Formats: sequence, structure tokens, C-alpha cells
Amino acid sequence: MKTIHLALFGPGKVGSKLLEQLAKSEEHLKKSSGIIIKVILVADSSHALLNPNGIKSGWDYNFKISSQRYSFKEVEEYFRRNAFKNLVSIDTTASEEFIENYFSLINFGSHIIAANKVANTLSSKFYRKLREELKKNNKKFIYETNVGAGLPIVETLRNLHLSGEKVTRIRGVFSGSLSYIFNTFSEEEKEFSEVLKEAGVLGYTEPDARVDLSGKDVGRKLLILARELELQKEFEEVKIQSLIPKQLNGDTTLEEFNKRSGELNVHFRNFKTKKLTNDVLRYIGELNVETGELEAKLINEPKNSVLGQIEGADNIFEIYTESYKDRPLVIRGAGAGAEVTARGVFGDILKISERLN
Ligand SMILES: NC(=O)C1=CN([C@@H]2O[C@H](COP(=O)(O)OP(=O)(O)OC[C@H]3O[C@@H](n4cnc5c(N)ncnc54)[C@H](OP(=O)(O)O)[C@@H]3O)[C@@H](O)[C@H]2O)C=CC1
Ligand SMILES: N[C@@H](CC=O)C(=O)O
Repeated sequence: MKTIHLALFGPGKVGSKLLEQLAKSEEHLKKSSGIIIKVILVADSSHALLNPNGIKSGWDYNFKISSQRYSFKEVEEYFRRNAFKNLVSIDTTASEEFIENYFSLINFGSHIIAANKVANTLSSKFYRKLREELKKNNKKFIYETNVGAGLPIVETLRNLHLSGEKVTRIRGVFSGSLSYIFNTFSEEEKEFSEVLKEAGVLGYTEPDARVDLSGKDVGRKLLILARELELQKEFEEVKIQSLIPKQLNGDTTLEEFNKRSGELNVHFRNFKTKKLTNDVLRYIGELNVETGELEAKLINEPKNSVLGQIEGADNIFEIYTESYKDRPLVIRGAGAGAEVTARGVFGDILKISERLN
């Protein structure tokens, strides 16, 4: 039996679903893969629950009654004291601050799995520094769920690129929340703010839905894919169409934005009235490898086209390469939601554990 010690940062929608899936698969993992996964830490932004022997299922009740306020220094001390073998830290936060801790985690012997896209979308300098640190410490960093949630996009693209296949263009719907929002909004007589709220409840939006509506999330995904292809790009170079009306941009806090979300309705009704009856609205991402252009924008798309036909919170990725020249490699499926994303993180845990003893 091989034991993996897991530290989970961010027990929100995705993180808590992952803990649930791990608990359900405990026996199956032992039997089919000879793996025991011990969750030795669960921490949100203020409280942590630690147990070097493994936090049992029903962690949420234990977290409520036994978690303690913590500082990251105490986490470091805990890792130092226990010197866990096969330590894997999971980042299911959306935090811009948390990624600073990656360096310390790596130095304490941890591999990292991230659903959080921030570490891959800061400056190229940070991107390189992180990879240098990982190499120096012989640690892995896996982030399949950064693009397409549980869909196998990052690995597929990386394998194509590493095999020497020339990828020329990627185009598609990269946002599960915007996919759900426009599928529902185009077809149903609901106000935009109502549909946006639904997308949040269903776990499709980012904790701050402005990250989706501003196009930042799609912009980040484009940058992540571009960097997989070794294109030297910065986030500022991605051309992004924001869907947030001017008066809600700028200094509004998240709370104010949520309170004033009714103001989005007129703005989005305009998009709807401008489109033809047989069209649907699609927020797409486009990466042209030859010109180096990365663009995220809202378009009208015929309902019966490949992009027009996707449903629910689906993502679709059309990957054009020298072999897939005229008929692209297409990956399509649910592109957001706690269940599929957690399953994707679970897959990343298995990928890492295959390489451990
Ligand atoms: N939902 C989806 O479909 C997908 C999500 N992702 C990514 O997964 C991540 C999580 O999304 P989701 O679960 O929906 O978000 P949630 O808001 O539901 O969960 C975020 C969790 O992170 C915790 N957190 C915030 N800051 C820190 C910190 N500094 N240290 C430790 N914990 C922290 C929050 O705790 P607190 O309450 O204390 O703030 C909360 O428990 C995001 O990065 C998202 O982009 C990726 C693919 C798909
Ligand atoms: N908010 C994101 C979730 C996955 O990355 C999306 O809408 O796709």
C-alpha cells in the first residue's frame, strides 16, 4: 500500500466536493490502486483542521467544532514536525495571496495541484521562478482543472506540443458559467441578473462572478494554454472584451456589485435584441499561434453551428494542428461545476501518486 498525505487549502464548493469524493472512494482506491489517501490538513482563509493520522469523513462537522485560527507559519511547523512522506498540497482557493505559499510548500517537500489559475497567469517571471523551484526540489505541479474543469485539455495540448505536433489555433467556449448564462439567457425569458445568480448557485461562476463577466477567467485560460505551447505571453497582451457595464466597473466592491446586479439587465437585453432569431450568444476564446494573438469576445453564432450547439455549462475546444488541419480535434463537455472539477483534481492526485512510492 502507498500512502499519500494530502493538505487541502480551500474547502469551498470544489474542495469540499473533492473531500466527499475521496471519502467515497477510500475502499475502491485501496483495492484497485493500492493507495491510501490521508487528508492531514483542511484549511480555509482563517481556520485549519490538522490531524497527522488523517481527517476522517464528516470533516465538515469536525472542521466546525475543532478547527483553529491559524497562520501559515503554523502550517510550516506542522509539516516540519511530521515530515510527511508523499505530501501533496491542493489549492482549491481562488486566492491571489495564497500562491505566495507555493514556494514554502515546495521547500517542505510538497507536490502541488491547483484548480486556482492565479499561479499560472502572473508574470512570466513568476511562472519561470515557480518552475525552477519545482525542478530544484524535484516536485510536480499539476493543474488540469485550470482549463475546461474536468476535461482533459491541458494534458492533451501538452502531449501534442511535446510530441512535436505544430498546434496552429485553438478556438472555443472556455467558460462554463458564461456558457450556462448565455444558453439560458438566449433561450428563456429570464432577466440576466437572475440567470447570473443561478450560475453562482450551481457552482459555475468564480467566487467573484466579475472575474467571469469581465472576461478575465477566459483570458487566464487563454494565457495558460499559450504558455503550455511555450509562447512568451503576459496577461496584459490578451485582448479581452469585458461584459461588465461601465458604471459597475472600477471601484465597486463585490457586495455593491451583487446588490446592483439588476443594472446588468438592460445592458444584456441589448445584446439579446441585436442578435438574429437563429443565433445564440457565445463568449469565445481564440488563440492564433502563428500571429501570437489571444482574444476573448462575445459573438453571435448560428444555433446549428458546432459552437452554437453546446448546452448547459458545456465547454468546447477546437484544436487545429498540422495533423488536425481541416477537421480539428474537438473536446467538449461540462466545463464547470464542483462535481466535475473535483473529479479532475482527483485525477491529478492519481497522476502524481503514480510517480510516488
Ligand atoms: N467552480 C468551477 O467550476 C471551477 C473552479 N475552478 C477553480 O477552483 C477554485 C475554487 O472554486 P470554488 O470552489 O468554486 O470557490 P469557493 O469560493 O467555493 O471556495 C474557495 C475556498 O477557498 C478558501 N480560501 C480563500 N482564500 C484562502 C486562503 N488564503 N487560504 C486557504 N483557503 C482560502 C475559501 O475560504 P474562506 O471562506 O475562508 O474565504 C473557500 O473555502 C477557484 O480557483 C476556481 O477558479 C476551476 C475549474 C472549475
Ligand atoms: N468560472 C469558471 C469555472 C471554471 O474554471 C467558468 O465559468 O468556466
